[in-house]
Amino acid sequence: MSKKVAILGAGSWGTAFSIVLADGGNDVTIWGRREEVCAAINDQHENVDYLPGIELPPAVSATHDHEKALAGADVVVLAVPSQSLRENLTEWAPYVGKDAVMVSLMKGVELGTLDRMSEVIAEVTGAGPERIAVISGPNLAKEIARREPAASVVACADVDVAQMLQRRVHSPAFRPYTSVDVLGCELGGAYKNVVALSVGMAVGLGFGDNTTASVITRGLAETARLAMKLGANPLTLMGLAGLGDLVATCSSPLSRNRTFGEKLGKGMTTDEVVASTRQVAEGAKSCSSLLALATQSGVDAPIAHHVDAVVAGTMTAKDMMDAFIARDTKAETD
Ligand SMILES: NC(=O)C1=CN([C@@H]2O[C@H](COP(=O)(O)OP(=O)(O)OC[C@H]3O[C@@H](n4cnc5c(N)ncnc54)[C@H](OP(=O)(O)O)[C@@H]3O)[C@@H](O)[C@H]2O)C=CC1
Ligand SMILES: O=C(CO)COP(=O)(O)O
Repeated sequence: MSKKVAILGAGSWGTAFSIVLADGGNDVTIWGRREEVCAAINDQHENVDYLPGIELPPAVSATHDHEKALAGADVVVLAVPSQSLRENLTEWAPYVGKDAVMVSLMKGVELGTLDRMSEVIAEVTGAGPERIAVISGPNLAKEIARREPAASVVACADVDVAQMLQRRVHSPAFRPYTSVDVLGCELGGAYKNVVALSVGMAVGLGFGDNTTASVITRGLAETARLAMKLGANPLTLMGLAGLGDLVATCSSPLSRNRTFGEKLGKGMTTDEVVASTRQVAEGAKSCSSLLALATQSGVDAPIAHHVDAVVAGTMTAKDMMDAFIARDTKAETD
């Protein structure tokens, strides 16, 4: 059986995940959109821009040619910013093997269509749910790249496919659990970025652990409300792709979303924060699509609503925190 995996996307997570896959015995080819990044991976075994100082295993190579990356791959891992997936995948789709399984590592919801990444993959490629999977959990790229122990969820509607992927990514430092709840995993992953933005804002404003714990907990309630309305298993939200990822992202200074929020809390504008980094903070876009999804589903989403307003520049972070406390009171479990 082929053990060739293509990873489309040479950023922090695509590159860190190549280590997991190589440690799991796969032969990995990364596609990167800049030739110099691919050359450094091939010549120096390092992604200098995104994971400096991390040596990539010999089983990892890179190319700027997507056709070459995809040739012979029975597993295709997608790791580009969510809002760019549709355009990129439209170009890549003709070269994806007809039986290849596509795995989303992305944590966002498409603006406009409000599609989750698995839905974009299905629409663009015509693949059925048995060929589309998601891997999501508390997996900050730098820690995974340093092979610090972590767990994650491999979700696919077809449990046999989830188990096949589980075997392919299980490595000494990475423990995958299977799930059939693709929707729950994707919403947990996208929503925690929005919550991390608001936690970052609280940190930037100088507030302490009571504030951040309150926002994290209410963020989980908001995530669960929407995800369950759309059909997720509530236990998914209590698991690694829900609570686990929420805690990791909201607690860690390594999180781009939390850092983005912290800068907003300190008074920078969204444009200034975007200009200050090359890396993607998915929540800054997905707050708008998740809010629209919640509104469309009749679900109350105050955190997405307020984060969206701060990111859009129509509200300050301080006004957002005041508004959280001033909202009409209610029962905790409503
Ligand atoms: N980093 C992490 O810890 C984790 C990230 N994720 C998710 O993985 C996904 C990818 O994130 P991550 O790797 O961290 O992002 P990074 O910001 O680290 O890297 C983004 C990568 O995508 C490329 N890119 C940017 N814009 C486009 C575009 N329009 N078309 C094609 N490629 C593009 C960049 O190329 P270039 O260098 O040329 O700009 C770069 O290779 C996100 O959805 C994120 O939420 C999930 C779990 C963990
Ligand atoms: O998804 C992540 C950890 O699981 C990474 O979070 P950030 O995108 O905020 O860095």
